[in-house]
Amino acid sequence: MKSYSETLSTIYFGRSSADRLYIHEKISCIPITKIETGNSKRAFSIIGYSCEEGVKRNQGRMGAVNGPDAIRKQLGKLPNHLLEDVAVYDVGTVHCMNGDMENSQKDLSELVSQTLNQNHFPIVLGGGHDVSYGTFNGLKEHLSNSGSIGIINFDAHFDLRNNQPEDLTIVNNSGTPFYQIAQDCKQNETPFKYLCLGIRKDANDRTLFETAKELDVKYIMRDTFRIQFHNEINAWINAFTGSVDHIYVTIDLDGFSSAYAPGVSAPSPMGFTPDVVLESLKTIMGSGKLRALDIAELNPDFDVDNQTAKLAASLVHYVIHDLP
Ligand SMILES: N=CN[C@@H](CCC(=O)O)C(=O)O
Ligand SMILES: [Mn+2]
Ligand SMILES: [Mn+2]
Repeated sequence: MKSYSETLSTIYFGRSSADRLYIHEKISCIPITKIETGNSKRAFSIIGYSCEEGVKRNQGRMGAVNGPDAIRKQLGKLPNHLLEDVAVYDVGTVHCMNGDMENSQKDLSELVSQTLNQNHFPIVLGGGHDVSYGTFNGLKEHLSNSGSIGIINFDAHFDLRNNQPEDLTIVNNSGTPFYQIAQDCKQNETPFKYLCLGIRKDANDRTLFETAKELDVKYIMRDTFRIQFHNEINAWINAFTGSVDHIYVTIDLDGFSSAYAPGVSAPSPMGFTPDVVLESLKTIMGSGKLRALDIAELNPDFDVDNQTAKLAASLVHYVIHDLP
């Protein structure tokens, strides 16, 4: 792996206790290859994807490269309610070197797959949304054709920009990962199963809606993705999770209203709220099929009082505590 660093345990800090009351006292920073198979009932592995090249190529605002560490700093301070039979590791960060985003995605997929092979649940912290091409391929590699994978994306955007090689003006970037996955699925003759939650009409052009239709993408528009409609939303989610064998969840922080998530490249004043995301996550986790999670697009340069990093940290906290 060309661009990997171990995580320094000092990135996790906070109040100290004698009884692991805080997450920074619970997390072990150790490369995945050095972790011995323990007797934990469940293990989570945090992975950093420190890359803003996809955002740059997509004409966005720089800063996502510092996303993983900003989330780690907020996560360490949170209370730990986990029992001893749940382990939490941080297995390091993949860095994008010399703009080689494709190599970073490859390195990430390797790390995600190694993590899953150790029976750990990977939680990847981005980085631009190009992180998804790495996380998905890591899961795919690990599963090696044993069952279908459904992608659930919490996002204002489809990220289905067409990167066809004949159009050299569009290259792989933070807006193309799911189109790339769809093309791979087509080539491998596997189904492309993609559900987007929180899509904004004012953030996706007509061609993106057309691509979504062609690829049979399921989506719930932002107007409907509200807690008041939780019964309908849960029914959609259950129908989707029931149609696949494994689920990969990706959360793009720019889908949240900028009132909650100002620290992103492309903020959403009319975005969704955390309550509907938590409710949806609960339903997804209840399916028993969730295999991997990533959180994309944190840009600490535009954050206000670390609100967006804290939101991302709380999402990680929720999943590690509530995954059944
Ligand atoms: N990952 C982000 N993708 C969005 C960015 C939108 C924007 O820059 O306004 C997209 O390409 O659609
Ligand atoms: Mn987005
Ligand atoms: Mn996105």
